[in-house]
Amino acid sequence: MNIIEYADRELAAIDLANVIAGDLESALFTHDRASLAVPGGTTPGPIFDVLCAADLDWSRVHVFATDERWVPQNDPRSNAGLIASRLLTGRAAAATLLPFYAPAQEPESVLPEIEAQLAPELPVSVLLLGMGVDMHTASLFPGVAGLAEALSEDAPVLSVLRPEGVPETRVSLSAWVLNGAMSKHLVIFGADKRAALERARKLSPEEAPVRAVLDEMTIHWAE
Ligand SMILES: O=C1O[C@H](COP(=O)(O)O)[C@@H](O)[C@H](O)[C@H]1O
Repeated sequence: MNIIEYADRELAAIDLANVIAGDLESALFTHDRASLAVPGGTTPGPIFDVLCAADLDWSRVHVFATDERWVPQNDPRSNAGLIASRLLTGRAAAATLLPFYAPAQEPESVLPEIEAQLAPELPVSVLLLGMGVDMHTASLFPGVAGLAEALSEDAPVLSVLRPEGVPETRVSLSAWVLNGAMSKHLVIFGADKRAALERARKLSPEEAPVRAVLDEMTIHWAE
């Protein structure tokens, strides 16, 4: 596990956006198109603000969330909504967004269709993950029902999880999909997340799901 420490969050966002742009450029050099999976939540917005201006052939980039809250894209909690407004703008407006949400009460009925759209995008060319202080990554939450399957090699591409105390059903790329990415980055800001990551390294993936995806991961951290 390679940890890069930045002087502050602004520098981290600039640097990390440049690293991701470089990884995408390399992927596009050898392939017709590249896939980029990015987190939602509060952390990635400033990274998206820089990345969207990268001078890339964005028309060959397909973007999707690492995980989604089961809400329509115009809901403020939608990860796809965040990606559409903060990343697919400027030069990156030419990229294609593959949303996980479809209008259905619960995801199970439409999941096969969404997975079929994702299949040609795998392995993920460039992965950016976030992490919560509870050591969840994507929507793989500690102790959630269905976690063991989502962590297993036999899991479907997308796992459905219903964490307690979280307002909506989650859909998440399963651990093997995250792990199989060609280039893997995890961004964490704050001393509490850094301590949580150190704790996670000594725990099992069931206790600390982020532990399941740390192989060949570059961690980007700022206070
Ligand atoms: O629920 C989620 O949380 C994590 C971490 O979010 P943050 O607000 O602490 O940055 C995020 O990586 C994930 O994609 C999101 O759905």
